[in-house]
Amino acid sequence: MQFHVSPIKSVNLSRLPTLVSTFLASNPTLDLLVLPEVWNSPYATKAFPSNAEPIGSPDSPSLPSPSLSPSVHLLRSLAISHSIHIVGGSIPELGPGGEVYNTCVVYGPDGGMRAKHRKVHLFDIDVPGGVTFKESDTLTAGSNLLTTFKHPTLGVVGLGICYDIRFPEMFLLHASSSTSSRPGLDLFVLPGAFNMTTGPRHWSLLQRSRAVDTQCYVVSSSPARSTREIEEENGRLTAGMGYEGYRAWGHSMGVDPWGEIVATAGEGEENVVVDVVLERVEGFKESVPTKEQKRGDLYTVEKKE
Ligand SMILES: O=C(O)CCC(=O)C(=O)O
Repeated sequence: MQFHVSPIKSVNLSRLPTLVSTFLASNPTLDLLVLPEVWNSPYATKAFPSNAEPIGSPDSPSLPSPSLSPSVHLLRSLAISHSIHIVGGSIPELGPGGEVYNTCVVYGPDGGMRAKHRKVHLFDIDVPGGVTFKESDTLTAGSNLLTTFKHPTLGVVGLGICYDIRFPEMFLLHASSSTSSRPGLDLFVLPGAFNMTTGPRHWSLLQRSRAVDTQCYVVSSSPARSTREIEEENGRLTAGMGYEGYRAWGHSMGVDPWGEIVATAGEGEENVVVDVVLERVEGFKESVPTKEQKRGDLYTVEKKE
């Protein structure tokens, strides 16, 4: 899903149920719903701590109270009421020691938390004349590299968040580390919020690259780009709150293992339906068997324990 993110958290929370119902009403057979990166808060380092909420963990059945974690409860209730798996984009997460993470939480239709991925690679870049952003000013990086969840029709799904996509080793490890309890995966889901500097240059290139080098589908979801009217409104609000607005590139998309963009949004509020054909993955892996052809005698990519 691709929608505008308001600087006011309560506005985002109150809008989401209608956005989801409207989308699902016209697409009743969807298997998986994917929200954008930081959909409940402005994408601004100063805004992350004040909008952060505890999330709990997939291993613990109890959730923090709805007053502490309204976004998490909302995601869970939407998954139950629509009987669908939801990759909840990401939200600022308040950790046990007061640290803040950029975290993706996944709910199943029974209300069970299926996975939690904390963004592993923080978005710290400085492009003169372009974008400067330093997530590490207020965020802590996650340390669980390979987060997955099992979906009944899509198989094992690998998770990453935005800047994570620039690190091919993470995706190669994901794609290569199949075991009997964790079969190989065919799909990556990436909430992201690229910007007006790197978006046009790298957003689709990186997704197509990760799709080709892992031989998997890649599906992304971005916030919609602010319109002039929204920028003006946000300008008034952000001035008082002490942070600058961030313009997302948009273009949520799905890429198949051939690297073809199979569906894409533009820049505004627009949802994308991606048809994931798992047979296509197998076909590609058989036709171009690079996984078997890797020269393990010459190189490896290894995950540290
Ligand atoms: O990698 C980029 O250029 C953008 C990354 C980003 O916006 C993010 O990680 O939130």
